[in-house]
Amino acid sequence: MADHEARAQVDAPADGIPTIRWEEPPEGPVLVLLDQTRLPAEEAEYVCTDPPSLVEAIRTLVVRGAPVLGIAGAYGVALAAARGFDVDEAAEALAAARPTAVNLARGVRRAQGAYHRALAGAASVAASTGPDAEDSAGTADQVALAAAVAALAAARALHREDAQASDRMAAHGLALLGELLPGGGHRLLTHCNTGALVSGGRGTAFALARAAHDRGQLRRLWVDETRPLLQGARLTAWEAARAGMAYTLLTDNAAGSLFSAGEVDAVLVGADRIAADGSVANKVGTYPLAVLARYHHVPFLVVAPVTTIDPDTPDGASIEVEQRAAHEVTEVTSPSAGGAGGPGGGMSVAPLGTQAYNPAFDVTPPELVTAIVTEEGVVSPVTAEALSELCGRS
Ligand SMILES: CSC[C@@H](O)[C@@H](O)C(=O)COP(=O)(O)O
Repeated sequence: MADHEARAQVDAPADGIPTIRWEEPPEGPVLVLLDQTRLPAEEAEYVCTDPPSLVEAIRTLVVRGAPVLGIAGAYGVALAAARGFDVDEAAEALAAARPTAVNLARGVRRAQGAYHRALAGAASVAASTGPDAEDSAGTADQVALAAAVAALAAARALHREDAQASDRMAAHGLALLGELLPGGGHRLLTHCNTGALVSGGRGTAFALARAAHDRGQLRRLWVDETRPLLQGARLTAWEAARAGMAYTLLTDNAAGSLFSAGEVDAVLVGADRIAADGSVANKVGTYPLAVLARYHHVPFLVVAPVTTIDPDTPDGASIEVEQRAAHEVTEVTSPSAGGAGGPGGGMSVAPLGTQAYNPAFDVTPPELVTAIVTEEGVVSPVTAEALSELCGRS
């Protein structure tokens, strides 16, 4: 694909949601993010002019969700290179900004690898021109430019591949839903946010629900609010409303009564890291849904790109689960409700000094997962052997 075609593809955001884009104004390149902390109240841009501002955006969930964290990490390396930062130092800070989503470190390493390969290649070409080179400073600039261009190309390639993976996951997932729920008219329950806000394309689990909607097969999307940061209420509901889907929001602890009323046909979730044994780390609250689904004989589907499968993490116990600040639990805050006063700027709902348990993710064991749907195909039942075979295909 020609470079201009690749650029056009990643510059046209899925469903008009401008999650992430690279821009090159005269003042220098920037990474522009849709500030997800401001949704649904306003569609505000967050402009990263340097790696530290992107690290901050990742930590504070301005940009979030596994696949787009990988894309952001890769662009972050390109930004570091283009702005003259120490690329390896920036890469370490970016990769460590959030520990659980494996895509982040993977995206960073991919662009960093491209940068170093180009650096070595350009340096050897420059050296071969010999000591007669007239302007060694100019040569160094050319080498650095070539490396920065390579890092950006790697980021754009990842961005494009992720958009394509979304469509392929949705296609595989639709076929699977057709087999599992032959009647159509699906009532699907989802957790957290897994749509165009987390991806170069239409996302993972939400993209599948969206594809079912587009074919008239979705009767209702049940949206878990996803405490404490309300990714379901703020982001998935926003995406579902934009797409004209029939959706209903519920508190996370209402899911049990919904299952017991027989109102859920399948659960669709994304993943932040899938260990080699098929254990799935995803937004906290996913594991209880898997337990409920098993008890009620409801399919529990994980939709994730192959880049989320981590062969280097052997099992669920080896997955590092990010622990977040207590104030996210002890305070409530919303971009539309405002609220101020507490240490996190929200409205306190617990006595001052209350300790909080706030893991950002939980881990669902493979035996509770009906299937993992990837762009390369479906793994069901979920076993280490089947996952390894799938990864070998990509
Ligand atoms: C395709 S998105 C999969 C996961 O990244 C998503 O479900 C999730 O848990 C996101 O968590 P977040 O803390 O909002 O980054």
